[in-house]
Amino acid sequence: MRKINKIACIGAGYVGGPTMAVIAQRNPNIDVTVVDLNAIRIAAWNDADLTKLPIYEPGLDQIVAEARGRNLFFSTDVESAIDQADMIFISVNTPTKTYGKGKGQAADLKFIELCARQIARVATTDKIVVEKSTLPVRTAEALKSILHNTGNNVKFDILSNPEFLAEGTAVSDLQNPDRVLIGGESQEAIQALVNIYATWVPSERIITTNLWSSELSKLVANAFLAQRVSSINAISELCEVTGADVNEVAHAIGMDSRIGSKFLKASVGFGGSCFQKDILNLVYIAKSYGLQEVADYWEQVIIMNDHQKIRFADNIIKTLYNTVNGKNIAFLGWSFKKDTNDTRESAAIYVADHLLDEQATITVYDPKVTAEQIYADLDYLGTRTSEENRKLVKVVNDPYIACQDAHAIAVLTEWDAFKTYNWKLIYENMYKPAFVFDGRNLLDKKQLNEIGFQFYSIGQ
Ligand SMILES: NC(=O)C1=CN([C@@H]2O[C@H](COP(=O)(O)OP(=O)(O)OC[C@H]3O[C@@H](n4cnc5c(N)ncnc54)[C@H](O)[C@@H]3O)[C@@H](O)[C@H]2O)C=CC1
Ligand SMILES: O=C(O)[C@H]1O[C@H](OP(=O)(O)OP(=O)(O)OC[C@H]2O[C@@H](n3ccc(=O)[nH]c3=O)[C@H](O)[C@@H]2O)[C@H](O)[C@@H](O)[C@@H]1O
Repeated sequence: MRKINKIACIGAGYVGGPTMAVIAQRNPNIDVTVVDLNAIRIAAWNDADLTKLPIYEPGLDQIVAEARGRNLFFSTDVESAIDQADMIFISVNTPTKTYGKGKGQAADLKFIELCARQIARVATTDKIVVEKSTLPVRTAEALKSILHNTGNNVKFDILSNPEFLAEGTAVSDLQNPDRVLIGGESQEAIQALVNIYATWVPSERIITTNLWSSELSKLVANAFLAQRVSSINAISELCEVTGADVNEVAHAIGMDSRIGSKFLKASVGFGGSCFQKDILNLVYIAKSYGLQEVADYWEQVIIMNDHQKIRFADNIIKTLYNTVNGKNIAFLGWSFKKDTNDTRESAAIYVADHLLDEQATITVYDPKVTAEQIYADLDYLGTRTSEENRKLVKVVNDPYIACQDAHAIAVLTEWDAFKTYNWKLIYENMYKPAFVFDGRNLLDKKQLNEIGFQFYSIGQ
């Protein structure tokens, strides 16, 4: 049996950090070193003050406190971690390509290729290389080719072990996964990884498949999840014109055990770093095999999601008497979902952009997202200059100040704390009529109507 004493993980991000923290916690006899090129990120992972960890995830600080320095290490020394490891996880980012062939759809695999070349160059002993990043189906073939053709004649076994954690619940998803998926060719390598997970995951939840099924299953899982959100969001628009209530419809259909109740919450649109990127990638793969109908089918999930974000912003404009010029809109929430500081592809960014186009001003409050990040998100769109974004968008660290003198409030993230605010006080300090556009169906419509708000929620 192949014994794993040392693990390296390349990429200390939202996946690499929490995943390796839990593997280290559950396998105290294995040394786990997480490496990254980003020295600031590594310094934050090593910060004695656990509130400074680069990623906010409930419960993560305790696990890091338990394992860090014992058998969990964070470092910028990528080469020595590779050299010493028996097993190397690749957990680097795989964003949508922004240039060249496949621009806007295909996954950009430049970071993956760099990792493979670096592993091949540095490795002097046999390694198991694990794809943890989400990758197009058949990427392992490219990895194999690079590793075997440029390596130092050592043996590389490649496994696919996609990660299914969701942000905001990463720790509980890792501690209690629905399943762990491992694809590979070498039974010995597969078993070595099974053994690591088996220290806490029941064996019936550890599935093994061939490489390609594993790689593809990850894209398909995200596509199915996002499809459910787009499906209920499509129905939300129909609800709004027919008098049906999307929450009631979701409840009614979700009681059918064949449909199930999860992932049926209508919203301003899904965000996050993966749903859009992974579906676009699936669309690109289907197209590259000439499967146009398959590509068109999945592309609709994205088209519907874009429509939902713009529809929400347009509804604000229409309701505010067809103009938001010079009006201040308070944004409650900027992250793409609650309990995370991640803002990648957050619906808030696109709603803000649309309202700014109509010359509104915006004041944002989010309990976990920094002003720097919010401006970086807007600047990245490139619609306005950095100076304009700073002039038109204010970021405050108090929700009551965010709503003061606002014409309308847009709820973009479902942070639980928003429910407990003194809404009467907020109402008193706003322009009248005071509007709330609840993009998350979070707040109590009846209560807010009684206070005097004009209240709009998705699909009601
Ligand atoms: N964010 C999430 O919730 C999930 C993400 N995934 C997948 O996991 C992968 C990683 O995602 P995140 O952790 O969110 O990305 P991230 O951007 O937070 O972290 C990736 C890290 O890799 C580092 N990196 C890139 N190239 C490197 C290199 N050559 N050497 C050393 N470090 C390098 C970057 O500096 C960055 O810190 C992606 O493929 C994503 O699709 C999968 C499941 C969940
Ligand atoms: O590959 C990934 O990155 C991950 O993508 C998602 O996780 P994540 O994006 O972190 O968060 P989700 O809980 O899936 O939410 C995604 C978006 O959909 C929205 N959503 C979700 C559920 C719902 O019913 N309605 C809805 O609008 C959320 O608010 C959020 O904006 C998947 O749930 C994970 O299994 C997967 O590992």
